[in-house]
Amino acid sequence: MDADRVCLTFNAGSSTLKIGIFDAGTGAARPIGKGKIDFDDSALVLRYWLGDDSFERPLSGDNGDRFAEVIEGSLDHLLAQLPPGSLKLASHRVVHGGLRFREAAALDAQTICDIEAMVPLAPLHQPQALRVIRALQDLRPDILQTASFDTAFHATQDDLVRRLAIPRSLHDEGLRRYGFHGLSYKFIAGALKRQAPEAGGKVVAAHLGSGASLCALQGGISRDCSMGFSALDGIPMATRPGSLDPGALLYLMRKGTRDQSELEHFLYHACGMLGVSGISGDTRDLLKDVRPEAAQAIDLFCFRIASEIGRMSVTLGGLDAIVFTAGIGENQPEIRRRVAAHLRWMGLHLDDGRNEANITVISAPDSRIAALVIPTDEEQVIADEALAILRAG
Ligand SMILES: Nc1ncnc2c1ncn2[C@@H]1O[C@H](COP(=O)(O)OP(=O)(O)O)[C@@H](O)[C@H]1O
Ligand SMILES: CC(=O)OP(=O)(O)O
Ligand SMILES: [Mg+2]
Repeated sequence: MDADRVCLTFNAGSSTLKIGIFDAGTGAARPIGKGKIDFDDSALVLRYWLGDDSFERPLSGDNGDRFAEVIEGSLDHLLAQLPPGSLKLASHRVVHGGLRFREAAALDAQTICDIEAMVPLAPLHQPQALRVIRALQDLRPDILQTASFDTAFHATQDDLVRRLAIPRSLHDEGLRRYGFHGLSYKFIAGALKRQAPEAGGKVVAAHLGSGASLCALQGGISRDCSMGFSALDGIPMATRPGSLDPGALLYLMRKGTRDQSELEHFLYHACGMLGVSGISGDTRDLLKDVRPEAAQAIDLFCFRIASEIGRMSVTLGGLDAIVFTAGIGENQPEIRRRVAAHLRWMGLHLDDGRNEANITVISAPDSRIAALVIPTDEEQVIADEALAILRAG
């Protein structure tokens, strides 16, 4: 490992902390390593590779109050492998930028305070990112830290798309649709331009991971997103319900839901495919399971994705292509097959062999709508945005 300018990226998602290790020596961010802690695993382990070496570091602690210890334990190990003095930049995915952040920002006392103020907007994600930011501030106060926001890519959406049908005063104070997974969609928009410019201008990208959403892209610009005000909206996910009649929440509160934290736990952790199946929120478990509840959870997931693609086609005024990405989108042909089956009437036909092989173009030659699988890379976007800040500063 001979990099002398290293950029580390941190992507605190709902089920994982993903780490990117980049050599920034030439002015562009070149990946030289990658790591991950999976919080769904029973024993926490940091697994990463750097150059030609791979590492496994068992961690003590859990995803709750001791998250900071987990992070410090991981960082100590990781920093010890880097050439002394090489770490120059630490860059973070921050899920909610609210009205304040329309682009990536350098972190200082004020910006960290602004990010902290948005914890209620993304209670599952924002605190995790802040813990990593603080741990790095303690360990390496000398380096530049930056934040890249999930919401920023969606700032191009029309007012009509962003508006909820509620009193104007609440919209003005920030109660509006934002959209999420923007770093992933920014990567997909760039990859589409490079890899498949012929795929056309009206595209729905489906980021299907533990958290899942769809984005309507027109010429690479965000026009709509299935997630709106919070990361609960839109399609069902591993453990979140997606759009839910607000009357259901009133019903639960009348029935005796204890308080806001019980409701929050219910909405973020007990619903989605886990809630419907009563078995698991992981599509890998559900597709193997023969119980009808498992099949129904998958059926509902696929039906709601297809329904939302219909809605996005209205925003776009047509549809040229669908892109599948993230853990499920990239690796689960069966899910893609079932989503596409609902859209056959629109002229979407998959090539079964191509779909099974997880290759880039999975639509059949006679399909009116193209279907593609493009692996996303949020880490690369975070690193690129961080380097742009470093160059500008
Ligand atoms: N190799 C794989 N094969 C099949 N499914 C996968 C694979 N990797 C991830 N998944 C699915 O993707 C989900 C996690 O997606 P991912 O994008 O990594 O999550 P996160 O939302 O934490 O970023 C898992 O719950 C699982 O359903
Ligand atoms: C916004 C969101 O749900 O992110 P993730 O998929 O990483 O949990
Ligand atoms: Mg993710």
